[in-house]
Amino acid sequence: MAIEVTKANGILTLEFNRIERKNAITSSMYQSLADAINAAQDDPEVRAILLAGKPEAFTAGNDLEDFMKTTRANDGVAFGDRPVFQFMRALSGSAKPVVAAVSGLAIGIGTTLLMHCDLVYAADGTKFSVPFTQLGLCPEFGSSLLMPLAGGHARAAEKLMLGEPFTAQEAYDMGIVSKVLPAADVLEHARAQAAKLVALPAASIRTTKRLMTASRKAQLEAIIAEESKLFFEMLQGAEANEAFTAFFEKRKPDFTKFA
Ligand SMILES: C/C=C/C(=O)SCCNC(=O)CCNC(=O)[C@H](O)C(C)(C)COP(=O)(O)OP(=O)(O)OC[C@H]1O[C@@H](n2cnc3c(N)ncnc32)[C@H](O)[C@@H]1OP(=O)(O)O
Repeated sequence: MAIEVTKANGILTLEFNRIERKNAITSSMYQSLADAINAAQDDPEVRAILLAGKPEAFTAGNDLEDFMKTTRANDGVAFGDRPVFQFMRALSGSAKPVVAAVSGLAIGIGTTLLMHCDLVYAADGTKFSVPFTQLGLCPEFGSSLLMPLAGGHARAAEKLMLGEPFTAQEAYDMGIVSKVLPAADVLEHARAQAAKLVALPAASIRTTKRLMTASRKAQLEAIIAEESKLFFEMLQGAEANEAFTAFFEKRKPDFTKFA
């Protein structure tokens, strides 16, 4: 399975398992993640959720082939109902705490989803990137709000406007990551931190999380909706088509032909 789901000792572990594509996320993977996170909310056996990838890649972000298929699909599914948005709603709305263990690559939504987790542990060599403008797209999953809030406009602009990659240390400095660790220790540490959450009073954890996120909830929902609308419009644009085609043709995109 491209998303491995395991439940043990109060922790629901969701693991990306598509390493031949650097754990790029397809619609069916988003759906599996959304379903598992939603089901966990009513499952008394789950007291913490752990998101993890493989040492080589947490995830390379949305599968670009899947993006092209979605763009061309004339299936009548509203963008807000697509699996990627079901996943966004499930993760950002999770009342239960979410821990992430990040190694290798955290690209696109692989970085933006971290801003909806509670504890984020990253391997020191992890490459982070939100290359939306390089794909002819715009920020998603509330990152146009959350990244400037975390790191200030100027640092967020380097990431979101230039799409420049950044290190685990920079992600830590911006407050996107809780702690940077040697790669060999990340998963074990994340699991140990999740076990601490499991042992604490669940109602206290849930209430604390709700209080920490309540003041920005409405604003975040509004920005995710606006980003999503624009993102899907831009997915159908010529610039995105050029970026995706260039990626699969293993060449640099040429955006100079577009005004
Ligand atoms: C709503 C969500 C939005 C978003 O998440 S937007 C962000 C979308 N993601 C990307 O734009 C990243 C695209 N991928 C890359 O830039 C590179 O890859 C990496 C930097 C992640 C890794 O580079 P390297 O280590 O050189 O590996 P490789 O040879 O490029 O990748 C191995 C195989 O994995 C496929 N792959 C990697 N990422 C994706 C992806 N995102 N969608 C679909 N396929 C992907 C490649 O094509 C290739 O495949 P083959 O071995 O057949 O040549």
